[in-house]
Amino acid sequence: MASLEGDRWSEIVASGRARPPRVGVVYGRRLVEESSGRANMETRASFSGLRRPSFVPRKRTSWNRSLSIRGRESIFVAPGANLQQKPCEAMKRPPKPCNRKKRLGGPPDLSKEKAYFEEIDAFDLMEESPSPKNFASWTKGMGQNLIIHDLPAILERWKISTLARRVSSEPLFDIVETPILPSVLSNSSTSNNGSETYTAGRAISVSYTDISLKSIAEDSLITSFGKVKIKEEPVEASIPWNGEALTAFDQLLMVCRQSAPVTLAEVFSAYCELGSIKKLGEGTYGEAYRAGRTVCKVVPFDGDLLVNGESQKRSEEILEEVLLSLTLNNLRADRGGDVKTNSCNGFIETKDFRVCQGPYDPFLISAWEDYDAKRGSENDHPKEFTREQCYIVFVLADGGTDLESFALVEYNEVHSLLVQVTASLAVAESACEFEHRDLHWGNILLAQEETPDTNHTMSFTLQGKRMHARTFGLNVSIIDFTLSRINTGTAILFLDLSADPALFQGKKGDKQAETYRRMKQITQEHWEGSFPKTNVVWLIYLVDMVLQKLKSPAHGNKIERELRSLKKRLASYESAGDCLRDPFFADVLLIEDDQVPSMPPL
Ligand SMILES: Nc1ncnc2c1ncn2[C@@H]1O[C@H](COP(=O)(O)OP(=O)(O)OP(=O)(O)O)[C@@H](O)[C@H]1O
Repeated sequence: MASLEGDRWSEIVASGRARPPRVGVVYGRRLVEESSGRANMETRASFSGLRRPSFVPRKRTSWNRSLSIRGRESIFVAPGANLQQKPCEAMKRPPKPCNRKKRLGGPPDLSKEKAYFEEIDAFDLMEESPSPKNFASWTKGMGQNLIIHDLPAILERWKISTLARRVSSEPLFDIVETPILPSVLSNSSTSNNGSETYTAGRAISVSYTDISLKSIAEDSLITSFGKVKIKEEPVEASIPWNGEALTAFDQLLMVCRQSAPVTLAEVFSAYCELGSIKKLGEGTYGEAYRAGRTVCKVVPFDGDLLVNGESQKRSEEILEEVLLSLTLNNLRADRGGDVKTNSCNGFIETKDFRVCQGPYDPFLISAWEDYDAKRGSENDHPKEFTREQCYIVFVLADGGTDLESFALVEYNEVHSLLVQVTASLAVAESACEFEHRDLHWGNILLAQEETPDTNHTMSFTLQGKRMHARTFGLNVSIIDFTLSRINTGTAILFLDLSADPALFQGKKGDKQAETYRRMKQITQEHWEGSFPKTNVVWLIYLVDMVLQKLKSPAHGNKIERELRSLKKRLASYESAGDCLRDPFFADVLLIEDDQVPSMPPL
């Protein structure tokens, strides 16, 4: 690998390939007063976590709110297909329910799987988790520990339960042929000819045949890869639910290694003194609090109370968000012992999840009110929550400040931001067909290292190639996967954005609104499909936002020109992976094998 010491970069700079750093004015964060004017709809909407235009004067109005209510969707997948085949070439929309054929036969026999998971869970509980009665004392020490979730087992359990539930409630269900992705499922990896074709990974002794859900009508099969695999003969519909499979709520508890919900105070006290909690930000559904070195995002679910004017998410949706976060976690270089084909640390690390129940804790209420007084919250006061209310707490790494509020100081930081976001998307795209689909500037967090070192890099592996991106001391994390699409290897998780036309009705000319519309054009509303170009349009949006932030003569026309020409070139790329090969990134990227500071040409 080429040395990353200062002299190496100096060489690059001296060779004229790198632009000398320019220092411009510091763009200050928006003042509190600017955002607190409740009458100013636009300002309010953009400052406090909602990054979407607001059309309703009184309350936070998120374009994705109703989408989440309608629920994240999933299509199950089977191992063995070709990962690299261009998706969606022959893709059809999922057949309407009325076209589906009826099932024959009895209810699914899940006894084998139940026994299997009982065994796993008994082992997990024995090995990793003391009795929930001692939860508080147990969690005290958890703050610094890395909790490894058995993602393949969790996904398998979820698949079985979800299929079983669907069998009981729907005339038919869909299974999609697609690959198990070895770089995502850490214990797997068979790839022939380098990166082209993947086959099934970790052997869990469960298959479609095993679970007796082998009855898919030919015309009900859909695939994002244009490959349809016919599975057995149709079976009879309307079999009553026999209670064999776990509910989403039970599965959530299992993922959290809990036998029952705990209180919010119990979770927070594992990470900090309760009096030190500070609210950091808010979204349509979540309130983010700093707890020691972590950030805890609290999302109420399953309750009847409207929160911020909206229905609460259901367990099923929360469970799928958890699965999505775990899949992205698995991209982290430090997860699983194996060398990964694709890895990066650019997505926020989800350290843990906890299911809670009860009224909002007084310490959280106090932190919430503090934030409201200083910055003006758009969300409902949490005092309304009753003792029955459930919450999921996402325990996250602290990613820093969102891009909208962050003061970009110099051109190096712009370079660093763009290369890190592009690289992370390229890795996730390659590993699990990930598309963020909502990468507005509230969902990109930046943290400045305390002692910034110009030689610091962010390392990642893309299709087996180890690379390093210069960070200039700025660490970038991508958050909020509510609208994201991912192939976990077991299922494709996506949100049917066509269910919310309002998302595409934002103000003409507004960059964010235009980006949703661009996605709609790209996908032709086949939201289940893989369209890496959606990542490209968010990168173009990001360049626009950076240009907006840099709007000052002090930054000079040259930088603006470079960014504008980057933007033009980006428009011709099909994926974040393509974008990463743009010459704009050559100065800040190093590939280990090639010993040269640039990517191979397109
Ligand atoms: N890990 C983190 N580190 C630092 N701040 C965070 C973190 N996670 C969330 N935040 C803050 O909380 C805000 C809301 O978080 P997030 O966007 O995840 O919530 P949400 O309810 O999913 O939002 P949305 O309305 O977009 O669905 C962010 O804009 C950010 O300011």
